[in-house]
Formats: sequence, C-alpha cells, structure tokens
Amino acid sequence: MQLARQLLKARISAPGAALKPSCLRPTTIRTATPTASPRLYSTKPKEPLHKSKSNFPVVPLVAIFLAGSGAFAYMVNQRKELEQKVKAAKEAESIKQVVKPTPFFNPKEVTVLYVLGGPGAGKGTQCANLVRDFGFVHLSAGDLLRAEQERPGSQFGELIKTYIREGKIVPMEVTVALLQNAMKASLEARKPADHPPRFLIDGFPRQVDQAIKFEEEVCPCKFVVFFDCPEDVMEARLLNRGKTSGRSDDNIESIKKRFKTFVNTSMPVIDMFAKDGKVLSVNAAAPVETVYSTVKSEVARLLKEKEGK
Ligand SMILES: Nc1ncnc2c1ncn2[C@@H]1O[C@H](COP(=O)(O)OP(=O)(O)OP(=O)(O)O)[C@@H](O)[C@H]1O
Ligand SMILES: O=c1ccn([C@@H]2O[C@H](COP(=O)(O)O)[C@@H](O)[C@H]2O)c(=O)[nH]1
Repeated sequence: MQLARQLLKARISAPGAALKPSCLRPTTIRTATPTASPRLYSTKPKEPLHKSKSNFPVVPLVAIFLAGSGAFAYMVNQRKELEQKVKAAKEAESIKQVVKPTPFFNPKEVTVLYVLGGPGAGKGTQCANLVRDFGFVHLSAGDLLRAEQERPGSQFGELIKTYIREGKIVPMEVTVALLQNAMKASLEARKPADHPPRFLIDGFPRQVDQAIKFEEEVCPCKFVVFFDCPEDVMEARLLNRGKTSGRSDDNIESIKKRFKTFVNTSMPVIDMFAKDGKVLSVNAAAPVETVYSTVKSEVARLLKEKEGK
C-alpha cells in the first residue's frame, strides 16, 4: 500500500514521467533559486492523515485487500473441511468392510437356489417337480406378496396390489422380510429327521439391489436356475393361465409391463450371477417334461458339487 502511494505521488508530482522510460524523460534543470527546493517546514498545521485530500482510492483498495484475504481464508478453510470429510468417508468405508453383515442363515447349513425367468416361463411348474424329487421348500416371492396383500390389517396391502398390477417391483424391504420370515418359520417347524434344509426362492431376486441385500443379510445362494423363454411363448401361456388364475396381472396390459420390468430390471440380476459362473440356464420353451429332465439331472449334479454330499 505504502509502495502504491509513493508511486502515485510520484506520478502526480511529475505528470507523464512515470509512464516513460527514464531515458525519454526531459532532463531536470536544477536552479539555485531557494523556492525551487522542496519546503520541509511550514507554519501551516499539518493535515491529519485520514483527511488526505489525495485522489488515491484508499477505500476500494482496502476493500479489495480485505475481500481477497477473506476469500483466501475461506478457501483454506474449505480445503481443510474437504480433507476432513474425505478422511471420515475413508474411515467409514473401512469400518463397513470390517463389519459386513453376517447372513442370518449359515450357507453351510442351508441350501438356497434362486429360480428366475420371465413371467410365465414355467418357474412355478418346475419348482413343484423339484420339491417332489429333492425335498426343497418352495417359497414364491409373488405368492408371499399376494398373501401379504390379502392379510387383514397389512399396512402394505394397497401398495402391493398397485405394484403387482403395474408389474413393478415391490420395495425390497417388504419382500426380503417376507422371505426371511418364511424361511425361519420353515426351519423352526422342521423335525430333526427331515432332509437338510433346502429352499427354492422362486421369482426372487428381481433387482440387483435385492440380490445383494439377500445375499449379505439372509443367505447367499448356491446357484441360480434360469428358465429362458421367448416372450411370445410366455405371453401365450400367461393369457391362457389368466382364464382361470384370477390374478390381477394375467391380462395383456399388465403382461407387457411385466416383460418390460423383467428385461430392464431383472435380467441384470441373471447377468450378475452369470459372471460368477452361478447360473444354470435351461431352455424353457420346450414341453414341461423335456424341461424337467434337463433341470433334474443338472440340479442333482450341482447339488452334489455345492453341498458336498
Ligand atoms: N413347458 C411348458 N409348456 C407349456 N406350458 C407351460 C410350461 N411350463 C408352464 N406352463 C404353463 O404356463 C403357465 C405359466 O407357468 P408358471 O405359472 O409355472 O410360470 P411362472 O414362471 O411361475 O409364472 P409367473 O412368474 O407369472 O408366476 C401355466 O399355466 C403353466 O401350466
Ligand atoms: O421379488 C418380487 C417378486 C414379485 N414381485 C411382484 O409380484 C408380481 C408377481 O410375481 P410372480 O413371480 O410372477 O408371481 C411381480 O410382477 C411383481 O410386481 C415383486 O415385486 N418382487
């Protein structure tokens, strides 16, 4: 600031001089006249500094200086805060990794298979055969949701009704809780002589986040049985089933919506497990018995391999 004042003063006292290099400035002619030298003493009272009459823009410069230092301090503060946040996030992440939830059921003691496929691919039909031949407990997520929808006093009844009619996926907390409760109830009802617990989870998971939640919190699956079927075949089967099923979603409008949800939301689940080599894919367009003969032999082989029995 002091330097700026001095520079400006020099400019005011010798107009034009400061703008030119010294070699171009007119040479100062010194005279012997006393008035030519600057007067150091005066009888006039000195003007107080703050009442300076100079045109020097003190206030704006001070404002700029203050604003500049304020901005700098703010930036330093922001950076410190950001660094603290990053540190806290890293710590939280490492804690999360250490305290990963333990699945409710031990996968060494309980066998879970997911049964997936488009609407009408024949999941329920084939599950009935697997129950008969391998002692599975069959839990259909759709059936559990429909039962919850009908349960008097259920707070989710209306929500489930709407989601099913629209072919949308019911929020996973509801479905996962229904499945976990059903598994628990089934295990509690078991007699010691019963077959080791095996579950077919039919029509679930239908969304990647559901799959992750179930695997982490309930029980990881041994493998997935995927019934692969073209849409036109599934549509014909569903429309035929709709003549007697009484299901609110076995009509052409709901069927189209369900297909869309299946392609966009549920296929990624199958892709995810396929990457881990956990998918048994079966052509489901064939007659029921043909489909089952493949399913039976492959499931027998995989159970032997995965259960180690
Ligand atoms: N391989 C098949 N060939 C011909 N019809 C079949 C075959 N499998 C199942 N069906 C019939 O198709 C209809 C749908 O079968 P199913 O209910 O087993 O399908 P789903 O995959 O469980 O359907 P959703 O997901 O809608 O519950 C039923 O009427 C069933 O009898
Ligand atoms: O995990 C699930 C499973 C099902 N739904 C809803 O239920 C219907 C019918 O399911 P089906 O397996 O065909 O019986 C399905 O279209 C979804 O709306 C769900 O939300 N979550």
